[in-house]
Amino acid sequence: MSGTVTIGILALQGAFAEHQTRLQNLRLKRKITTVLVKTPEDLQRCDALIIPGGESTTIALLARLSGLLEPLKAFIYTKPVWGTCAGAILLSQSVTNAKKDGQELLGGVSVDIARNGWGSQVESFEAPLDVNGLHESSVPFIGIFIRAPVVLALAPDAPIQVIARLPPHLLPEPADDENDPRTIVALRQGLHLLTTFHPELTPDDRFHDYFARKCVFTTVPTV
Ligand SMILES: NC(=O)CC[C@H](N)C(=O)O
Repeated sequence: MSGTVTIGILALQGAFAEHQTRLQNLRLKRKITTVLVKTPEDLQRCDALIIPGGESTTIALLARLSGLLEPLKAFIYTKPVWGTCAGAILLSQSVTNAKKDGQELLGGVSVDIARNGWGSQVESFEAPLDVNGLHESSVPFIGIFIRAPVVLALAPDAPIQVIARLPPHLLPEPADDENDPRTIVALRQGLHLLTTFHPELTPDDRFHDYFARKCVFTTVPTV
């Protein structure tokens, strides 16, 4: 179909089916085709990609075994990619709290992120978020955080736009400073979007629409 973009969802492990459902709901208003990506050939068909939540070390291992690791790194270099939760870890430049055997990253976003940054006492929670740039932005988006990572630091001078934060009193070690990087739960850098929570688990398509509008349709030529 003319003007249609193909958004892939990395489908090795984790919540990929839920992302596909959200994107399929958007098809009435946006010209989107979805592909579940399991091989380098699947990836080649994509104009943009979502890396879902799940378990970041498992996803990286399966990506290596299926020959996707290097193609993914090359893809991220030039195309829009959105990482949610484990996907956000994989998109980060560096990770604190990696598993003992290390953590393979894809990079693309200039942040240091802590795996399981909420610790054991608050592993999962929900919080209403004000998201800059979302449609109907007066209606909070419910963020579902499941063993979520925490952004620890942004690289100085990286062109990062913060689009949602938690209030500092909700942090694992509560802070007063509302600019504390650990409050950041959604950000954009160039073509990339990173969310530490799971927008695909909420019956609200606005975050998927945001990715389509801000990262995909603005950058992918649709002829
Ligand atoms: N919900 C998630 O994606 C959790 C991420 C997981 N804690 C990891 O390290 O990969």
